[in-house]
Amino acid sequence: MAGKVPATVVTGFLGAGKTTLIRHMLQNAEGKRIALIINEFGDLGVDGDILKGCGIETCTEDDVMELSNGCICCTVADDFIPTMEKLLDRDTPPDHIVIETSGLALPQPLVRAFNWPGISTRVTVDGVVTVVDGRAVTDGQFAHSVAAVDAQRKLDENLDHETPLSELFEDQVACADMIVVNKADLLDTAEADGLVARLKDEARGGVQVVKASMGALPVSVLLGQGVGAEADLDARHEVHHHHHDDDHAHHEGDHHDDDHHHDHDHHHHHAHEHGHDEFESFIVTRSEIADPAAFAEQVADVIRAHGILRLKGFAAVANKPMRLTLQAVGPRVDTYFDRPLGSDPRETRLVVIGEAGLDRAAITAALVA
Ligand SMILES: Nc1nc2c(ncn2[C@@H]2O[C@H](COP(=O)(O)OP(=O)(O)OP(=O)(O)O)[C@@H](O)[C@H]2O)c(=O)[nH]1
Repeated sequence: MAGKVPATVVTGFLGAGKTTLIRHMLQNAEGKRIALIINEFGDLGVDGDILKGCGIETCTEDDVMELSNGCICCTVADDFIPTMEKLLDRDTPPDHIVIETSGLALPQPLVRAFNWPGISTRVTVDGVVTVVDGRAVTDGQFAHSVAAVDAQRKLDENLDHETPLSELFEDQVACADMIVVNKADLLDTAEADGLVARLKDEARGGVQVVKASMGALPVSVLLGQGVGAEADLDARHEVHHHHHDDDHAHHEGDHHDDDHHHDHDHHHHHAHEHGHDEFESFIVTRSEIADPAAFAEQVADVIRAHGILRLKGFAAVANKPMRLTLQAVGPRVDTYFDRPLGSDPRETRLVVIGEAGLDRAAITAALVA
């Protein structure tokens, strides 16, 4: 994957909190240059305006690109690929690309588009993040305003209007590498934990499910999953069959011309900012390790036992002059030797990131063992 620009796909129903999450991410980008592509479908460019007008210094208008309209699979060649190429051809290409999908466009066709010649050697899908309205899903509704979602669906004649929302939801869950149970502030602990457990069960193995309020997640948790989802589409099955056939491939999208509005409250972004109190990180230092493979297994066990989201750092390996880099996303642990240790101390330093309440003592003990 070296050399490819990573792209994160953010999906989720209308009102789940995608825009809120992305806004928070741009405001807390930790120095990463993030470009944003928005595929607003049947929407009037509201999200784009919100994000362009966000006043975030690191995010200029140029960093926000909108796909004209219509469904990704219809417009891939005319719109999505050229937009991506424009971003990649810049003198200083972005460190990371984030794509906000319209709530009803399934993520699978977008992920598939990354296999197109022209971009497949230059970008990769770092991960698919599915944002879920925790309150609505707990209430069995999938979206806070089912009427608004239905109205959005009707704006697009290409969409089949019959598929129950529950199936679209299943598709979004099936494609996810990370599921964000958003609006945790509207859930009590038992509800939140219950939904997390249920989604872990429904999702593919190894998918991370995290709680958030106002989409406040550290960039270090959201980005850098390193999945390469475009190579792994078969695992992300579409439960139902998507709306249209090939002769719609160049649909004009003229149904967007008139003044369709839907009633979700884009303009009511709350003024208060949430911090990252729900997440924590700490560093574990230990002596050199004996064997990279065995240590990777040890780390994977600790991650599983304690629900750690990310773990990364460097290790010194007995009798090796090179430094070992270790990166784990959930229990997937990657290691490689990156450079000579030189005069660095022969020790191992690991950063552990997870939801608040990690048992630091037990984790530390297990990692230094
Ligand atoms: N209480 C609460 N409200 C939230 C949270 N996250 C988002 N909201 C509100 O929910 C509404 C919808 O949020 P958006 O971020 O616009 O949702 P979206 O998924 O981008 O929706 P579309 O762009 O319309 O598809 C806004 O009014 C947000 O302020 C949350 O964690 N808790």
